[in-house]
Amino acid sequence: MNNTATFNQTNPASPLERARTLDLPSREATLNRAPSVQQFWNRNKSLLSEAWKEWESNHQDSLLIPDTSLLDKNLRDAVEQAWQDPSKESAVQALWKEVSANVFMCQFFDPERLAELRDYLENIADAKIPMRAPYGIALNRHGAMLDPRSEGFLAAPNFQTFYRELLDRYMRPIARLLFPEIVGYDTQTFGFSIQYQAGMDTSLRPHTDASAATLNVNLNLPGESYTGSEVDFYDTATGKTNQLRFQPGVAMLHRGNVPHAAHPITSGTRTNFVLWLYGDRGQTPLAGAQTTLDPRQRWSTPQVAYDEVAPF
Ligand SMILES: O=C(O)CCC(=O)C(=O)O
Ligand SMILES: [Fe+2]
Repeated sequence: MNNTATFNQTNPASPLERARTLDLPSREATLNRAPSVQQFWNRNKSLLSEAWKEWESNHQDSLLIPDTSLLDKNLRDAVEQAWQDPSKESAVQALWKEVSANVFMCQFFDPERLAELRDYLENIADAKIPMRAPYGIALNRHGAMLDPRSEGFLAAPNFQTFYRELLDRYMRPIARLLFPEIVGYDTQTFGFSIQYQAGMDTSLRPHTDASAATLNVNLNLPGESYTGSEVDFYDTATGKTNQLRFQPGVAMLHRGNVPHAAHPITSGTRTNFVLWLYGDRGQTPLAGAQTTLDPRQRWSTPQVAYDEVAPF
């Protein structure tokens, strides 16, 4: 039997193959925020989503499905208990220590599980699917956009489920507990990852975030040391600067309006997830606003549509 016709037939390239051969906008065009850059990501949005789906399904036997078992057990247990019975939310609050005005610190990821999450992020980079680097303050070349509202975001479906859970089940109720004034300005989400490395992206000048609250979580492995890269938080009431260091898996949750800056990293790397909450169309709380909320309202998920406003 002659099967030549079948053999000669060329298979159309799959979304993953097509995504990998896209001609990316240059770094210069990206830094200049050229309109062609935004057009590139918008034009390829569904292709990239399909590529991430294909990649995830190709690797389903070896790839981590990230979930909240990666989190510190004390935090997870307290949060799960608060969802069951919001009157027990003080156990969550007790885990967060105020380290500067409107800045709270807590063990967030289980340091023993971080290697799995970092491996997963390595696999993401190795997927060779184009992603747009965060260009908020400076282009962070090893960073990724995490929220679906962002061009060139990390659209792997299992990652997206995890990301949503971190924001809805963890960040929002905790931020409402620590900062009651953000209620009403916490329905919309944003997120990105950053990596500092000497000779690459090294520091961040003083700034505030366009968020109501920011959850900044470190992903360094135990023993993966770095020097420099302290984060300063300014206490505007006292004029004092608090210089803080991230330990593996530790989170700092702060109001977006707290000025902060990252010192230059002098050796090693520091990797973090940065997650934001803010209101519809980018609104943030007015100064002095106060809200009293029933614990049951705090431990709930807003039933609103996500808008498409991307801070950067
Ligand atoms: O260096 C850090 O961890 C802070 C990052 C930050 O403030 C930002 O990306 O807006
Ligand atoms: Fe920031």
